[in-house]
Amino acid sequence: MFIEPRVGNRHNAPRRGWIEVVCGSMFSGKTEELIRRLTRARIARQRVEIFKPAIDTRYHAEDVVSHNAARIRSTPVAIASEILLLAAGSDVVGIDEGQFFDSSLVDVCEQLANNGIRVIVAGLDMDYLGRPFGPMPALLATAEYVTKVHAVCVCCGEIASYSYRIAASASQVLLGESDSYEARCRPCFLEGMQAKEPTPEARPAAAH
Ligand SMILES: Nc1ncnc2c1ncn2[C@@H]1O[C@H](COP(=O)(O)OP(=O)(O)O)[C@@H](O)[C@H]1O
Ligand SMILES: Cc1cn([C@H]2C[C@H](O)[C@@H](COP(=O)(O)O)O2)c(=O)[nH]c1=O
Ligand SMILES: [Zn+2]
Repeated sequence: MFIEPRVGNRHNAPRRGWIEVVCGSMFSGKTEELIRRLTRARIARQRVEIFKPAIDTRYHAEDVVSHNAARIRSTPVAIASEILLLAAGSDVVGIDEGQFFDSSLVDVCEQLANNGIRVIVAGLDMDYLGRPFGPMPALLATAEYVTKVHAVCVCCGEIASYSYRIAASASQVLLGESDSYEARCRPCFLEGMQAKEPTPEARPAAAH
C-alpha cells in the first residue's frame, strides 16, 4: 500500500521499474486508491502521467473521477500504444479503467516498467457476469504488486467482489454507475443472476 520508488541512488544503479495493479468490483475504491498513490508520488516530486481510455466519458472527458468525487487530471487515449509515446520522461504512470484497453496494454506496461517506470493500473477484474475482463487477468499475472479492494454489498453489507448489472443490456461494455450497477457479495450476486434466468415455462420451446 505504501510503495514509494527510489528515483535514483548514490551508486547510479539503473532505475527500477515495476507494475502495480489495483483491482476489484465497481465501488471498491480502485480509483480512490490510484489517486492516493499518484498524489503521494507528486508530493515526492516525481513526474507523474495519468491515462484513461477515451471511451470512459462517464464523469468527465479528461479527469479521472472516483464515485465520491475525488479527481485528478488525465490524458484520454484511444489505444494503449499511445501511452508509450506520451509517458516518455515520467517516473510514474497511472492508468485507470484498465479493463477497457486491448491486450496490448500488457506489453505497454511491461515496456514502461522495463524502462524504469513505476506503472499503476486500476481496473475491474470481472465483468457483470463474473468473467475476467479484458487485459486485467494478464496484468494481474505479470504485475509485481497486486491489491484487491472490496466494496460493500448493497444487499447484505458483507464485502462485495461482484458488479451486478441492474440495467437491461447484454453487451460487455456498458458505461454506468449506481443507475446501472450494484456492488454485491457472492451469494447476493448468485441470487440476482438466478432470478434473471428464465423459468422453464418462460423458455422458448425447442424446435423439433
Ligand atoms: N457499495 C459501495 N461500497 C463501497 N463504497 C461505495 C459503495 N457505493 C458507493 N461507494 C462510494 O464509492 C467510493 C469508491 O469510489 P471509487 O474509488 O470510484 O471506486 P471504483 O473505482 O472501485 O469504482 C467509496 O469511497 C464510497 O464513497
Ligand atoms: C461490470 C461492468 C462495468 N462496466 C463499466 C461501468 C463503469 O463505466 C466502468 C467501471 O467503473 P468503476 O470505476 O470500476 O466504477 O465499467 C462495463 O462496461 N461492463 C461491465 O461488465
Ligand atoms: Zn450480499
